[in-house]
Amino acid sequence: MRRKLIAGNWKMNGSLSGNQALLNGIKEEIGQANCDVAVCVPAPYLAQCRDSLSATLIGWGGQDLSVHESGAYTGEVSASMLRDFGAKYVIVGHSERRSYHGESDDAVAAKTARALRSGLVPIVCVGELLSEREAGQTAAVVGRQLDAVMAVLSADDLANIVIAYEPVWAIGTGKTATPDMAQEVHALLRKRLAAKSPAAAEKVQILYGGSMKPDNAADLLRMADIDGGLIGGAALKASDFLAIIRAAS
Ligand SMILES: O=C[C@H](O)COP(=O)(O)O
Repeated sequence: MRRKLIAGNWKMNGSLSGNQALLNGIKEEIGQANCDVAVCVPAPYLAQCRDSLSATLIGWGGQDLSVHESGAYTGEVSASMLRDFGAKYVIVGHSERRSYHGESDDAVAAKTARALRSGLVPIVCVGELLSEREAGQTAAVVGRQLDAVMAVLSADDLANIVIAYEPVWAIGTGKTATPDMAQEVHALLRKRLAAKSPAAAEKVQILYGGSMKPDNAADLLRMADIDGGLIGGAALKASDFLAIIRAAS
């Protein structure tokens, strides 16, 4: 049975003092969570997470990485820099990166491979736009996004990624995919993984992201192929994030 993972994506939110209050609130109340927990934070706050979370079971990670290892790439953050600060995870191909920064499927695939080479666990995001869902293209879109990643990974590497299904129309909108809608896509993604590697399909955690909140988390997390959540807004409030962790535990 796959262990669940609850990962917070703080996006471009936070301050040293606000983060500390949030991290303290999570640490004080988390108790014995029976699931994996992580926060993916803006790069300037990685040191704060390392200092605050090292003695806990809570992991931390970045929200993007450069496809390059080092060099004249102003503004970029490399995988090894994330590792320097103890990051375990990195989000790759979030829809906000795909839409605002023009990240292609191939770029997402290359970043995924780069993350794995550096010992990071990439949380690879896939998901359809509302117009694509309404046109009946959900399976084709997420299939295409996942295929691009699978094309550059060995079966062994594939087993070491995390996937996040995030329907773009559900992100930050308060509109959540119903558990059945999400399960349908998760099952489809797992079937696609299985075509390349049954072992990877069995192992890979497939998270749901898109307005997951304390009041809908339990229903989503009890579906067979939903192995956790990538949480945006609700990860910014300790009590909400903890409630989702409890639902996963
Ligand atoms: O990465 C997280 C997702 O974009 C979900 O964000 P949200 O929980 O605010 O809808």
